[in-house]
Amino acid sequence: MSALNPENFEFSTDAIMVERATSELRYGRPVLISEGARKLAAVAIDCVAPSLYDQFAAVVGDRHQLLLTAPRAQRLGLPLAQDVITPLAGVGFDEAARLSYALGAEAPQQWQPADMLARQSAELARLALLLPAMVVADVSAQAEKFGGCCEIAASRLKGADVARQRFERVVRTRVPLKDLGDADFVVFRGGLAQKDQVAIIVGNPDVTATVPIRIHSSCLTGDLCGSLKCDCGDQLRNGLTLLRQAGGGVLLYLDQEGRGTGIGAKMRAYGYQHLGLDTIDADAELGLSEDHRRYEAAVAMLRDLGIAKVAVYTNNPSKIAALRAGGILVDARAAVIGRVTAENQNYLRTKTLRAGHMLDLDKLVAAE
Ligand SMILES: Nc1nc2c(ncn2[C@@H]2O[C@H](COP(=O)(O)OP(=O)(O)OP(=O)(O)O)[C@@H](O)[C@H]2O)c(=O)[nH]1
Ligand SMILES: [Zn+2]
Repeated sequence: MSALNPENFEFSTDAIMVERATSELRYGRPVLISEGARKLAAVAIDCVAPSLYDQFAAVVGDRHQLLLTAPRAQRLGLPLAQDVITPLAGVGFDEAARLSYALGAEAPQQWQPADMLARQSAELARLALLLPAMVVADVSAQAEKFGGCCEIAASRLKGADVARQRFERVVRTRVPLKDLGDADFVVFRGGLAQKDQVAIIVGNPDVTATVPIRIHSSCLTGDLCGSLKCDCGDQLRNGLTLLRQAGGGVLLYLDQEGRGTGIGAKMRAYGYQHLGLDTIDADAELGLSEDHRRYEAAVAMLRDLGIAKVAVYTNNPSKIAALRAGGILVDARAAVIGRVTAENQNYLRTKTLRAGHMLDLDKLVAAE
């Protein structure tokens, strides 16, 4: 944040511009990304209305193109492991959407590596929790036609780092929990395209010593509805119990549905998993990498609570690495497990084999 200016409000910092641009994309409106005199108009296929897609194509004289990320390009069988763009002249909305994320779509005939501005448009979509498939057009010579649109210089996208780390405590209130006794719910607000997030303090941990913690990513299907497709609900409840048994600790409940891709993308991915893809390939089909989660919120919440040293309940090494990168001392790690079911066994196996989770699945299966 810039220093406070007594004369004027300052509402055009890099971080604020990124917040605006992501918000516009989520409303399905075009955003201009610029570099020098060059301007690229971009709209996310995930939420643009078909009528606006048609209007966009007409305004740019059918010179619109589709940005597909490297994972999507690979799933389509293109021989390039990088983001690509393909022309959309004469391609209607449904066909463009199909090319963007449908299973079994045919690879485009013409494509080329995407340039920096087009790649940045996908980054904006990811920040906005949208599928990173973007309809883009170079509008440097006709920017006046996009006069009312939000414009952001590509160099200002670095403001995302600041926006992601801005968290403020809203309130701390006691909630009695079944079998666990009283817990304090501490609500934090901030981040980029995120809901309020909560630190749940079980018991009375000594924050000056090593504090037992669990970092839990939200899973509406598992945490709330008892879905059998994952182990999240069990891990949430077992995690709270472990914290209680450890004499008190903190569970950070993070707004990271679908490994940070949002519930929409996760449900699309579930659809592909029903057709036989594993969790990582299903996400790649949607143009997504295997894990989009970030942990600035976790670090900010711990700092606010005065916690510098932790023992973490997790099987996921990237959570430990993220805490350490954020300056939190990780003293110890312990497993937190859920039930293995017929429905979640493949998911757990994929997490172990392809995402490096520290699970001894065969032992867990044998124990069931
Ligand atoms: N994209 C996607 N996300 C999923 C799927 N199944 C579960 N998730 C998400 O995966 C995340 C799991 O979160 P956690 O249980 O905190 O994390 P973890 O990576 O399993 O690590 P630990 O539980 O700490 O060992 C949540 O964000 C879920 O919403 C899936 O099939 N696809
Ligand atoms: Zn889950």
